[in-house]
Order: sequence, then C-alpha cells, then structure tokens
Amino acid sequence: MARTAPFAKMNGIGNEIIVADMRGRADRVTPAAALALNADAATKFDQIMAIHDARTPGTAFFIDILNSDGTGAQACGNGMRCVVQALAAETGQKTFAFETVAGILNAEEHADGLISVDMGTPRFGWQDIPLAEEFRDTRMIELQVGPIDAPVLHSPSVVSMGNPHAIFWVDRDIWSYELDRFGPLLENHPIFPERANITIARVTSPETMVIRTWERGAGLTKACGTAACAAVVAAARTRRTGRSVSLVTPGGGSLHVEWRGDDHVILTGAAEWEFSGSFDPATGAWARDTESAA
Ligand SMILES: N[C@H](CCC[C@H](N)C(=O)O)C(=O)O
Repeated sequence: MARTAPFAKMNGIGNEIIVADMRGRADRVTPAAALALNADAATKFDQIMAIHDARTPGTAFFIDILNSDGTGAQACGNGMRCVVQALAAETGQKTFAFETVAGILNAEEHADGLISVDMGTPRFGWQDIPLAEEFRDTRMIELQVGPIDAPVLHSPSVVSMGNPHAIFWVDRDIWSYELDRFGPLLENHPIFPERANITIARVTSPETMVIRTWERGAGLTKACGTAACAAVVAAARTRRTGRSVSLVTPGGGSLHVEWRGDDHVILTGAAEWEFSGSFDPATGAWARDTESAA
C-alpha cells in the first residue's frame, strides 16, 4: 500500500470536490483511486483536485484535476475555490498562484470568505475547443438533439475555458429538459473529439442567468464553475447579457462571473469544508480523521 495522503471532502456551491494533499511526493492520484472513491457514497465526488509541489517558478502549487470517471480535466473553477479555502485555512495566506495543465491561475480569498479565481482567457477557435470540423463562427454551431424538424436543443455556442464547453440557450424552465438523457449523447457527440461539458442556460436579465450542466466525465452536477464562465462569455458574445453576470446553479448556489476588459474571466463564489481524512492515492482506500479527543 502506498503512503496515505491527507484529503478534505469539500464542495463549491454543491459541486462535490475532494482536495487531495499530494505535496512532497512524486506519485499521482490514479484513475483507479478516483473510481473507488466515487463508488463510496461518503466520498462520491465530481472532481479531485490534487495539490502537488510547484513545477514552475512563480507558482505555489501544481494542481492535477481528475473527473469522477477517472479521466483528467484541464480546468475546474469550483474545485479551485475549494483548494484556495483549504490552503488559506492552513497557511493564513489569501492570494495564490497555481499551475494546471491549462496554464497559470491566480486566486484570492476575500475578507467575507468568498473566493475569486482568475480562470484565464476564453478561446473561440474551432481547433481550440476542439471541434472535429471547421466552424468559422463558434457563437452558434449546427448541432441539435430531438426530432429533426422540432429539435429539443439546438445551435449551441461553443467555447474553451481550458476545457470544452457547449452552451444551449433555452427560453423555458431549465428543469423541463431531460439533460440526463441528452447530456451523454452530446458529451460524446463526434463533433467534440475531446468530448464536452454540456450546459443549458436561460438568460433572465442582462445581469442574471440560470444554468444546468452535464459535465464531461462526471455527469449531472449541482454546479460547474467553468460552465458558468463559458455561459457568461458566450452570452456576452451573442449580446444576450453584459459582461458581469450572476448565475443560479442547480444546487441553489450562486456564482458571479466577470469577463474583464483584459479578456480574463473572474469566477467568484463560496466553498465549504465537509470532513477530512486520509487515502491511498493508488487504490482509493480511505479513512475519516477521528475527531481530536475532548
Ligand atoms: N466542475 C468543474 C468543471 C470540471 C470540468 C470537467 N468535467 C471537464 O472539463 O472534464 C468546474 O467547476 O469548473
């Protein structure tokens, strides 16, 4: 058995996150460990955020991100806030520079406890998302599900926030769509060679939106931070909203996204600690920390 690593079960407004402390070691959390942790109701998660020692000068940590199906993800906005909260609680530090496979991210815990993460800049080129074929204008691409003459969902905007997103705009209640049925079909549609995160979005004012997301590699989640960023960027690009938008997510939580003038997308919201334990990064075998004796 590999040496165990500490972890914290947390959530980012309902997005189920495991923050794993892999500092000072060379191994990684394996897909097998992810599958085992996800199979246990107590540790079921959407993403594991594994904190590793920094690889690049100027950054404090490298963050490795795994989905609950064991695949890797380039970005996870809600998970980053959980990482920030865990590290801020440990160190007292309030600002951090992280590295992920998608690049360098700066983040900050505010005095009110909310956390902002600079998710970097969006990309719109069809090769960047990526799409399997050329679309010159990714504000709206040809893709639909349902009957050919009366599609249920159609013409999404597509955008990369480091990871691939498709946003379907709807006018009706977002709960009236069978995202559990259409999500898997769209996530794995041949137009998305690296699969995609699938979001239904209803704009309720130039500053507000409600969204539901079927996440690549994780399925329906209570919130998805990069999807919130992608939805706001796509809404602003198509003149549906301004560049500063509050979103309500299925868990009932709220997120704020600002697409700044310098093209960076800032995601702000809460994070919550649930419990701590230790686990074997090779197998996923785990144990809850016992409370300190009173
Ligand atoms: N929950 C995450 C998104 C994870 C993305 C992942 N599902 C993928 O791109 O494979 C978030 O808050 O941004």
